[in-house]
Amino acid sequence: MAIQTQAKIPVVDFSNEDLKPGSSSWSSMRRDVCRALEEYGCFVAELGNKVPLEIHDTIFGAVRELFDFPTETKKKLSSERPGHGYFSKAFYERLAIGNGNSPEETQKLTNIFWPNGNVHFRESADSYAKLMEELDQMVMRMVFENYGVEKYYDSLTESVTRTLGFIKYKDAQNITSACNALDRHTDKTFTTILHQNQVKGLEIKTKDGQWVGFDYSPSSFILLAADALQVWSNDRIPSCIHRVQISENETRTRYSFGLFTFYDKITSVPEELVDEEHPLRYKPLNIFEYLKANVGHGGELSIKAYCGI
Ligand SMILES: O=C(O)CCC(=O)C(=O)O
Ligand SMILES: [Fe+2]
Repeated sequence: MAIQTQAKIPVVDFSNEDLKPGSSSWSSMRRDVCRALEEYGCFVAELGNKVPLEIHDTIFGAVRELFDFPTETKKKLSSERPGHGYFSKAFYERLAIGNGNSPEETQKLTNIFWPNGNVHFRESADSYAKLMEELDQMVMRMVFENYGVEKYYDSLTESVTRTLGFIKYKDAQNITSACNALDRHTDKTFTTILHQNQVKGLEIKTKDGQWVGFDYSPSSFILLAADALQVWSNDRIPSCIHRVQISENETRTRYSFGLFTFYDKITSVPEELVDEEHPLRYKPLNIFEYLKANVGHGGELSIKAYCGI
């Protein structure tokens, strides 16, 4: 009988300060990143000293304070855009702002909660948004180079918008058995980068159907390929299926935050990525129309059903 071994999400070390396109370490990382994305739709990026422990502690302290405000205050963060603003579900609460990598927007968010300012929150949110943005840019450059279409990289990065989102999972004391705090889904973005406090819960579904977790460090991030990247890559990179399961034995509260990247223009498969082995699998995608269409389907409309050929 074949023994199924537990799959492990690949970890890629991004701590090297001198990582530059064209260097030999860049090419070997590009290989590791693209292999991981093709196989798992995700990987863990270890940033090492690029993330000082103090800023990790500062942001999670401030995020805790943020969610401790009364619901009326949190509701002041409203937004027309699906998935933005504040909302509360059975097992989690979420706050998200568009253009979250812009210091003006984090300043506006800070002012809603702390009219006299909160430099810890604002500065640490800005530092994280910048770190995650740089990581996303490096990874996308690697992906575009890997498929020989780096000439399209600049026009992609010029037309992205990034949402900064914070999540608090409801206290585990109120949970009687291990629960699906966030149901299985794929993200309706191009890529998502997430960072958590030390409380486990995020699980990834592998191609052979196993659900796997992974170890976090204060300087690790997980990068997930999402629906628009699956379309762009013509199915070479699968959109990562993931969920959050909180154990009934967990006594700590789980917080996470992330940078959610959307390509503003129409995503279509580059002609170089269509060949006999990979016939065209998607019609051009407007991600914002897809988001709107999903609202009517309770978030269950898959990218294949929406624009697959
Ligand atoms: O909290 C997490 O680790 C996952 C969050 C997530 O999947 C999402 O916001 O789409
Ligand atoms: Fe997600």
